[in-house]
Amino acid sequence: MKRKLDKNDRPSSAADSEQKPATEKAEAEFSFTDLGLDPRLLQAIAKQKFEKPTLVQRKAIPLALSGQDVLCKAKTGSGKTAAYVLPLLASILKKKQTTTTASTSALVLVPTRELADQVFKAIEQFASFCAKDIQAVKLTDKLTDAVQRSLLSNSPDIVISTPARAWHNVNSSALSLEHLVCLVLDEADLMLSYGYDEDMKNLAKLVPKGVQTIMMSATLSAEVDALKEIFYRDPTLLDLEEPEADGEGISHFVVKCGEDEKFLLAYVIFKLQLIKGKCIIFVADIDRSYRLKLFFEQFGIRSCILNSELPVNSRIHVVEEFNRNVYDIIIASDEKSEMLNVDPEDDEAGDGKKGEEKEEESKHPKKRRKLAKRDSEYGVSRGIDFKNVGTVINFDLPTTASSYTHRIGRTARAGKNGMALSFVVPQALYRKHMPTTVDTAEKDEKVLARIIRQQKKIGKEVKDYNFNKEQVEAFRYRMNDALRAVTKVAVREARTRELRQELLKSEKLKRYFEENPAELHHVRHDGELRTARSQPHLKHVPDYLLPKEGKKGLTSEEIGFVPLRKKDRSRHHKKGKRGVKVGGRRADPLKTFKARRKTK
Ligand SMILES: Nc1ncnc2c1ncn2[C@@H]1O[C@H](COP(=O)(O)OP(=O)(O)OP(=O)(O)O)[C@@H](O)[C@H]1O
Repeated sequence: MKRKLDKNDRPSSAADSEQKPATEKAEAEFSFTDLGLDPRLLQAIAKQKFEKPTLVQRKAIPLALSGQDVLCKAKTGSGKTAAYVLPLLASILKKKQTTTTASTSALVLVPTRELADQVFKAIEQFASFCAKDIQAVKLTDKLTDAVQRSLLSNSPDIVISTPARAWHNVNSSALSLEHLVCLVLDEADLMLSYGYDEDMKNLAKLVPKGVQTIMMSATLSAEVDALKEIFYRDPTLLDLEEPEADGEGISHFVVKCGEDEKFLLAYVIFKLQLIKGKCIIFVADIDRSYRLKLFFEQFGIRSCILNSELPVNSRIHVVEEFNRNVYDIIIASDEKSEMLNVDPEDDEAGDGKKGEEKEEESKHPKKRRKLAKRDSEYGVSRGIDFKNVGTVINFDLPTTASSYTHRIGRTARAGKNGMALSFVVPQALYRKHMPTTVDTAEKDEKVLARIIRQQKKIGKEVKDYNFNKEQVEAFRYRMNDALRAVTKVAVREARTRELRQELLKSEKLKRYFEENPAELHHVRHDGELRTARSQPHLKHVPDYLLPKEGKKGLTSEEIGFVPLRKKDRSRHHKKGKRGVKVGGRRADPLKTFKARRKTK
């Protein structure tokens, strides 16, 4: 029977006994030890410096350990990976106490290669104190069939794969599901829209009856229901919404601006370091990402590109290096996710937007076909664990509210704070500056209305960000100089050059990934593309453009400070002051920016 649980509910029957500790212990005291996990797993958890389980871990781990089917909806960055990996490892370790026969007990299906890589690494880390007892294999790298077959020939305990790869290997008898005990569908709501319908149906036919099924998702959608049907499952629903105090988690801001003003603001924000810390900038498409990179290059601002056209090794390496703090700015285009996303929220609102969006999609069959040429297993706004991202900038607003959720979910992960800043083009300004226009902006206002509704439902306010336009204007002529240099030809050349360079790097990466990881640090992805006319003078900001306080004033704490410390509610509540900073001046850094105009 299906049961629904939320933060306060308790499950009945079987899970009851498992849940007791969670409900009896005060949240602050609850530790990983209370989950009754194997000591070797507890050691690995301690090594990762996880102090206590997150809400989703507290709720899902006991249910999974009790063998129940679980469908878990919890927000982005809330620790869903560990919530299924830990019980998975615990049950394999338990099994190993009584049997030495090798068999594949768990299949973890993920929609993208990046995610497969990430989950594999998470498993490696959690299993670091019991590595001999746990064999995990990921199938998504571009390995030959022979290599995949040999990897699978030892019947690894856990196989991580995209559905397509998994089916390919099951179909060729390289992978056997006969002894499967647990099936995990991570980012479950994406599986079908990524075009894995047939693979899923095929796999479902061969998954033995009674296999425990765990589904993880940040959003619930009709696709998740479809998956339940495909696998004949009626799991216990854990619908977890963790309340956030004002100023905690993500602070949402929008700037309403003209199309060219986006470039102006981006220049001012990054050149004057109004935003400190790491940042992901989302743009509408691949060309746009090169345009912005070349534009930044004009001012000496370094950035990396992430898109579906780049080879997978480069993509994974960019994320790894970003997480090692080698780069501060990633310009990402998430065109696939954009095309495939539909808004369950909008549908709930009954405003018919879903149909409208579908119609829009069908109007652009060419776009879909174009997409097919790129990596069909790419996705950057979904599930990727970018660490310590202070700000997500929607340079181009996504086309759905659910895309917005996933994009901004790259910040404020693991209980930290972050900021989402979105540029929104009002209808009256759409197509008013043709060189910088982008089709998706036509609907910006509509999408913003949906985002506001969506955030309101979870008690979040989307605030306006009012730049002092007059003062920002002082930078316009420099912006125009830079924009003029970034011609269509320069963008096209940059795209081709980057692809060529990354393919070469990717080969290098492939060779070194396993043998010599230290060598990889010399491979960088934020080099200058130099396809646009160079204007060295733009790299400096003349003093007369700076605010009265000078550069020191711009980079001091009250400007551009995005707090990345973890939430500490008890402290906020007791003293209040620190909490005020989060929602007040500190979290609202750009407002303090005042540029002095040229006086002569
Ligand atoms: N108990 C914990 N304490 C501290 N950090 C944690 C804990 N659990 C997970 N994390 C960290 O939180 C980050 C986000 O975790 P994870 O990627 O599992 O989130 P998610 O819910 O799967 O996100 P998404 O919906 O975007 O896929 C990771 O860097 C992870 O190491």
